[in-house]
Amino acid sequence: MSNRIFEAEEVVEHNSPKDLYMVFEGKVYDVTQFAEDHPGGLDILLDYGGQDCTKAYRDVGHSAAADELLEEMYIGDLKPGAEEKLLEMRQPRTEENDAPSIFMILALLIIPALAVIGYVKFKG
Ligand code: HEM
Repeated sequence: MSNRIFEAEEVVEHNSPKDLYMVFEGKVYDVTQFAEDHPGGLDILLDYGGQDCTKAYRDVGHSAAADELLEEMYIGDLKPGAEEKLLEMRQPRTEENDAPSIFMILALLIIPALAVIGYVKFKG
C-alpha cells in the first residue's frame, strides 16, 4: 500500500482518457486502465478527471465489487485539506485523446500524397 502524498496541482493534471486520476474520500486513484471498461461509461469518469468524485460515486450507489475495484487502483493520498484547492483548479476536460487530432489526420493524408508525388516525379 502506497502512502504517497499528492498535491492538488499534480492530481488536477491527470484528466485525460490516457491518464486519469480521481480522488475518493481523500485518496488518489489511477483509473486510467479501468476507465474504458467502466460500466457507467468513460465519459462520466472524464467529468471527474483529476477531481474529487466522492459524492458522485456515492450517489450512484456503487456495489461492494466496485469498491474493491477502486481499492486496487489506489496510488496515494491527497494532501490533507487540498480538496478545496483541487476544485478551484478544476481544468476543462481534456479531449485530446478522445479522437484523433486534426493534425494527425492531416499528416496521414499529406504523407502518402507526398510519397506519390515524389514517386511520380522520380519515375518521370
Ligand atoms: C472512480 C472509480 C469508479 C469505479 C471503480 C466504478 C465502478 C463501477 C462499477 C463496477 C459499476 C457496475 C455496477 C456496480 O458494481 O456498482 C459502475 C456503474 C456505474 N458507475 Fe461507476 N465507478 C467509478 C466512478 C464513477 C463515477 C465518478 C461516476 C459518476 C457519476 C460513476 C457512475 C456510474 C454509473 C451511472 C453506473 C451505472 C451504469 C449502469 O448500470 O448502467 N462511476 N461503476
